[in-house]
Amino acid sequence: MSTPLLLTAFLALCLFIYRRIHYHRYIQYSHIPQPPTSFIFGHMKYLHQFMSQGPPGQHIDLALVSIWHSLGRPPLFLMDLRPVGPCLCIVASHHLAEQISRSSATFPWSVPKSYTVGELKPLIGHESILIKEGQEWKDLRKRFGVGFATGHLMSLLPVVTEKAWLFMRLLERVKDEKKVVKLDKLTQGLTVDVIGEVVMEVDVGAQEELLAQPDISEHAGDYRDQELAQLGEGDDDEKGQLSNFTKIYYRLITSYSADGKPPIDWLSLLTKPFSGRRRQYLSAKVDSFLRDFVQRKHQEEYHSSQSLSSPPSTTTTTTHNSSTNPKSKKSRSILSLSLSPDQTPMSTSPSLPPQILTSTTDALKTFLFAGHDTTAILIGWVLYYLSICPRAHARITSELNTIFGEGATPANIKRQLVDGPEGGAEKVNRMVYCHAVIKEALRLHPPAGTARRAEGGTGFEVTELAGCLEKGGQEDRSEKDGQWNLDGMVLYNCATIIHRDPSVYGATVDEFWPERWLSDTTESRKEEIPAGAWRPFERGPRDCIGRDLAIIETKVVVALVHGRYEFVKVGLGEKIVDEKEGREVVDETGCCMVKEKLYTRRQITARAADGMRMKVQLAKGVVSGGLEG
Ligand code: HEM
Repeated sequence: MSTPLLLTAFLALCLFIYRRIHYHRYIQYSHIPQPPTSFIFGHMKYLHQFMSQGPPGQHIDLALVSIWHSLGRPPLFLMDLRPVGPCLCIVASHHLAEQISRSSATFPWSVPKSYTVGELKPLIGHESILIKEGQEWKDLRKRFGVGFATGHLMSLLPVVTEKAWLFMRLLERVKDEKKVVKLDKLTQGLTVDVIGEVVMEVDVGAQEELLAQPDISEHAGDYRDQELAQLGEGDDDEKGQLSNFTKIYYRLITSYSADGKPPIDWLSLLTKPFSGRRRQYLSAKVDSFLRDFVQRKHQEEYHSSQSLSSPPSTTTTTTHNSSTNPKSKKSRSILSLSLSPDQTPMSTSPSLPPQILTSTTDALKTFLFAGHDTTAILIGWVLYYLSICPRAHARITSELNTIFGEGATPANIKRQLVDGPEGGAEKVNRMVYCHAVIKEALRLHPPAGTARRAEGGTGFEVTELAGCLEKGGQEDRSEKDGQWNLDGMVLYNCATIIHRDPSVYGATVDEFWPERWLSDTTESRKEEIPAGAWRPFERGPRDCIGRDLAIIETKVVVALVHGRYEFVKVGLGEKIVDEKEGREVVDETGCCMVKEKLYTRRQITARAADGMRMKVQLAKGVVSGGLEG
C-alpha cells in the first residue's frame, strides 16, 4: 500500500477514534449535570482534585459531597471515569434514589445491581443473595427472610447478650491495661461472634481469640502479619478449625486493602478486578469450610428429624445443641430455618442438592461479610458520638435508668435482657432515644450503599419532582427539576450526599442531632424528614435483610456498656480540653468541640479512618470492681 494511502487510512482512523471519544465524553450523557469534562481524562482529574483536597485517604463519598456542592447541588451528576472505571451517575436526590430502589413495571424488584458488585464474589460467592436477580433472588430472600424476622431475632436476645458480655470482658481488659485500642477491632470480634451464633449457631470464638492474645492494643499485629502456611494446619478439633476459619476469613477481608493497593468499596469504583492467587486461596478455604459445615448441619438435622429412636448425632459440629440431645431442642439458627422443609422442600433428602448446597454456603458467606463489618462500624460511631456529646449522653443515661432501673449494674442489665424473650424485647423496644442515636450515626456515616444498572436500551427514566424547595422555601429548585434517561450507566445512590441534603435536614444537616428522629414534636429542631431521605440500609425490595439484627445488637451493647465505661477518643476526633478550666469545650449544639474531625475511609465499607482509636476507662462515679458485681 502506498504511503499517501496509509497516511489517509491513519488519519481516517484517528478521526474515527476522536469522534468516538468526543461522542462518549461530550454527547452521550450531556443531558446529565456534570463538572467540566476533559477529553482524555473525563472527570478523573476533577475527582482527584477533590480527593486530594480532603484529609488523607478520605472516602470517595466525602469528595462527592464537595463536588455536589460545587455543582450547585443538582439532583444527580455524572462522574465519567472511563476507561479506568465506569461512567457513574451519582444520585443525590432522595426522590430519584427512591425511583431506583422501588419496584416498577420494568423492574419488579427494583433496578438490578451493577456489575461492579461482582468484585465481591471471592467474599460472598457467585450465588449470593446480594448479587442474584429475578426469581432466583426472590427465592433466596424468602428462604432466609424468616430467620431475619424481628420476632425471631428478638427471641435470640440471650445469645446476642452473651456475646456482648464477652465484648464487656474485652473492654474491661482495655480499661485495666490503659492502652489505646482500635475499637473497630473489638467491635468486629463481637459482630463476627454474633453472626456465627445467629446464623449458624456456632461459637466462632473471634472475641475469645482476642482475649487470648497477649496484646490487643493498637500496636498489636493482626492476622495479616501471620504466614499463610501457619493457618489451617494441624487443627483437627472443631474449636481449632473455627479459630483458623476466623483468621482466614479476616485475611480474606483485609486482602481488599492489602499491599498499599487502593481499597474498594461496595461501589468498587476505581479498582480493577484483583484476582491474585492469595485471595483465591483464601476464598477457596472459606468456601470449603462453610460447605462442609452446611453439609454436616444438614445431616445432623436430617437424622434427628428422621427417627426419634435413632441414637444421638455423632457429628463433630459444636453447636448450641450438640452438647445436649439434638432432639430435645430444635435449632433456631437462620441456617436451620432456611433448610427446613417449609423453606427448602428439597432438603428432605439425606444429602443436599448441589445447587442448594452452593446457594446456602454463599448465603452464609454473605451474611458474615454484610453483617459483621457494617454493624461493627455502627457500634463504633454510636459509642463515639455518645462520648463527645454530653447532651446525648445524658439523655441515654436517663432512658436506661428508666428502663433498667437507676444504678443498675451491667450484670443486672444483662439479666434483664436475657430474662425471657418477652422481657428483654420489651426493654429493647423502649430504647427510643438510643434508636434515634443509631439513626443519626447512620445518617452521618452510612457504612454501605448500593450501585445499580439498567441495561442500555431499557429506557429507564427518573423524574425529579417539581417544586422542591429549600428549607423555609427560600430557594426555588424547580429549574433543576427534570427527567433523565439513565439506562446503561452505573447508578450510585449516594446515601452520604442524600443524608447531608440541607433542603431536607435544614440548618442542622452537619450536626449530630438525634432529636430530629423523635416523634416528640416539642423538639425545637425537628424536621419533616421524608422516609426516602434516610437510607443507610437502602430501601425497596432489595433493602438490607439484617437491619433489625444490627439495631438490636447495637442497643444491647449500649445498654450494657453505657453506665460502666467512658470512651475517650484519641487522635482524630479527640475532644478539645480547656487547659485553664480543665474541662472539655462544648459548643452550642451540646457536643464537644474536637481537635480534628474524624472522617471515613474505604475498606470495602466506609469505616472510621483510624479504626476508632480509643482509650476506655471507668465512667465517673463507677466504683471499680468486677463485671459480675
Ligand atoms: C449497620 C449495619 C448494616 C448496614 C448499614 C447495612 C447496609 C446494607 C445496604 C446498604 C444494603 C444494600 C446493598 C446493595 O444494594 O448492594 C444491604 C443489603 C444486605 N444486607 Fe445489610 N447492612 C447492615 C447489616 C446487615 C446484617 C447484620 C446482615 C446479616 C446478617 C446484612 C445482610 C445483608 C444482605 C444479605 C443484603 C442483601 C439483601 C438483598 O439483596 O436482598 N446486613 N445492607
